Amino acid sequence: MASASLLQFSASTPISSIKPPHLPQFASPIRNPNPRIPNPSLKCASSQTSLRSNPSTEILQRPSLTLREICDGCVPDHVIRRQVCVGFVVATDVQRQGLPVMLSGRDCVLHAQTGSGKTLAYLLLIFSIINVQRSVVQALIVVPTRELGMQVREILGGFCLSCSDASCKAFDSEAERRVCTVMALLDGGLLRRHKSWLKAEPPTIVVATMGSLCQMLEKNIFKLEAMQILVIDEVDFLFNSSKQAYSLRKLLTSYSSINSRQTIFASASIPQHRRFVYDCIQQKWTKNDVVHVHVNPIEPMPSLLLHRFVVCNKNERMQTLLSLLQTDGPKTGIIFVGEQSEKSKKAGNAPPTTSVIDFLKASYSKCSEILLLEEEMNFNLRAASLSEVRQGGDCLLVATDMAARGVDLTETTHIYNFDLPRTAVDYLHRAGRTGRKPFSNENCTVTSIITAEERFALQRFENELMFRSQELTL
Ligand SMILES: Nc1ncnc2c1ncn2[C@@H]1O[C@H](COP(=O)(O)OP(=O)(O)OP(=O)(O)O)[C@@H](O)[C@H]1O
Repeated sequence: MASASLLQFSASTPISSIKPPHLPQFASPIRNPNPRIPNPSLKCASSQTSLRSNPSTEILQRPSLTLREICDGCVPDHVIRRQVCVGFVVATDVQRQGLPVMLSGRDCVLHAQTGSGKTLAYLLLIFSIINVQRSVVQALIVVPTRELGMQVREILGGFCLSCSDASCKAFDSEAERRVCTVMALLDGGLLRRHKSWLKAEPPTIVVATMGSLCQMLEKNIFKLEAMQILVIDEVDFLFNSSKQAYSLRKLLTSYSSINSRQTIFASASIPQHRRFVYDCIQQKWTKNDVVHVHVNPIEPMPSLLLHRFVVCNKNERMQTLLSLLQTDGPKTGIIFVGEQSEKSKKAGNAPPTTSVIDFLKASYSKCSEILLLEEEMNFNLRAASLSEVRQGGDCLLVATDMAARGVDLTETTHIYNFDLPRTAVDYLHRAGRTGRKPFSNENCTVTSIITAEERFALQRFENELMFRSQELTL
């Protein structure tokens, strides 16, 4: 246990004070985990502030450290230029703390607030490793839902797009534009097509959900041998789901036999994280020198969120929601509704989400689009709802907890808990669907509609997640 707890460092720990082996090995040569195969996509650009040319750890404490300063010499230059083009210049805290560790080749548990930029951190790492000229799967990202998988694939697509700005020089040549090929191996997709693709010309990166991935692994169509990096996103969620945990353990065990491997686990919530890191080492899912990058350990909730609650009777909740919406007038908001119980399903009742949508459509006229996102919908309808929200404009999304993990709708300013979530972790992830602009000061609100009896449960969440909520009287 001792070794695991020692591996943790946090934002409150000055990085310069961390003693080896916690200190990332900045002086190592350009990251190419398989030295036998040269990685031609790595261009070692020189920069005065490059970490390789200046391994001083002082630089890491500068809050305005840029992605270029961290990644220079490790990540292909055109990938960084593309990030600069879309406006990602300064690194977020998790990128500042996590990237040097990951780029040094260490396994990592990336543990940071919702909306803090964990995805970009692990994607930049992937680009530092893959060799686009080899047609084998080199990186695998496992996600819990199809929606999150589509989102990650879209971000990866953005790495390969050119900017509409004519003066943008993100890509020097068409060859650079072909950064990589990405396959989304997601539940609800056409597995037969993926099978032929994997056999004929394997992609460089695969983004997968557990179900589809297992089918490919069992049929021996997807092979782990050439893989260099495995990312498990929303790791606590996957381990919590009895359906997915067994397959995930199997995958991690198979992958552990590969020599030149790197493993990254990411989430905003890793309950009992020391135990988790310890287990990772014991099970050989990570190497012994895995680093737990824990950003904001004393403040798991993004600080710019304003938490409020309204107390009412159960049968007044619809009306209370309506009053809240009329007062707030949110441009984009998400209303989280509890899942329908088996008993209610058997009794033939309409799902609570449908009741809320029907009520709002009949009584709330300020919003042009009221959309639904829940597990029971077919995949196309789910994708359509998300893409409508992404297009912008006034929009309310009525959703179950399936929308609470990883989904990045940057314009969302208001979250309403029509039903209180079951656990503090669920509260954290629901709340985290707002406040998703890392350098913005925009205030976002999370409002829970509760009965007097539920006040105790909300207080428990407040204590666990270290936030306070204000009571609203309407
Ligand atoms: N360096 C950066 N500068 C500006 N914006 C950034 C930067 N890095 C990431 N972002 C943006 O921040 C938002 C949140 O990032 P991301 O989805 O990676 O968060 P996350 O930590 O994975 O959150 P969650 O735990 O909820 O999944 C995204 O819209 C992303 O584009």
